[in-house]
Amino acid sequence: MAKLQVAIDLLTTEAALELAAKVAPYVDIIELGTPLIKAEGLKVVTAMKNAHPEKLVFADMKTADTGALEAEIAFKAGADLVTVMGTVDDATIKGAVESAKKYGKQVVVDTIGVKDRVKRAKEVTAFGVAFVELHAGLDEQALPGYSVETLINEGREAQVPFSVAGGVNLNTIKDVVAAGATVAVAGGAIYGAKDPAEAAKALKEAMEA
Ligand SMILES: O=C(CO)[C@H](O)[C@H](O)COP(=O)(O)O
Repeated sequence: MAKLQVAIDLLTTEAALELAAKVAPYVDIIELGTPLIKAEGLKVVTAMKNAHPEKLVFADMKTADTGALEAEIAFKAGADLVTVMGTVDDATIKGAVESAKKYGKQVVVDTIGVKDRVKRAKEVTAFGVAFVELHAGLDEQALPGYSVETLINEGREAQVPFSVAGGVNLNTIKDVVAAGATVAVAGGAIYGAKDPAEAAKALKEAMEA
C-alpha cells in the first residue's frame, strides 16, 4: 500500500506542529520542507519527531555536498528519512547512505534538475537509497505546460521504488498510486486547503479506493 506524505512548506515550527496535529491521522510520513528547515533549523525536526514518534519524519535537506555529515545531523535530530540531490556527485549520495546504515535510517534522492530522471533513478537505487523522489519543484510547477503526469509516467518506466512530488492533488493521486509509487507527496493540496484534515483524509481515501 502506497504511503501518503504531507510536505509542510510553512515557515515556523509552531505552524508546522499545528498542521501536523490536524493531518497526522491520515498521513504516514511528515515532511519538513527545505525552507522550513532553513528558517527554523533542525530543531523543527526534533520537535516534530517528539510530537509524532509513531510517524516517519522526513527532513527535506536537499543535500548537495557532505552527504554523510548532513545526513548524520538530521538523523541525530530525529529524522527517519533525509533527501540528497540526484544531480550531485555519487560520493555525496553514497556518503548519506553510509550514515543511514549507521543510524538505521534512510535516504531519498530528489530529482529536481535531473535531466534524465529515469536513468538517474536506476543509478542511485543501486547505491541503496530507500526510494527516488520524482520531483518538480515549486518553481518548475509554475512554468507553463507543467504536468505531474510526466513524473507519473517516468515512475512507471523506471521500475524502481519511487515517490511523486510536484502538484499531487485529489485529481492525480490515484494515477500516482496506479503507477506503483511507494509514496505520494502532497504539500499545497493539504496545507493550502481550507480544511487540511479533510483534504488529507480525502487524499488518503482516494489512494485506498
Ligand atoms: O519539496 C518541495 C519543493 O521543493 C515540495 O514540498 C514538493 O514539491 C511538494 O509540493 P506540492 O505538493 O505543494 O506541489
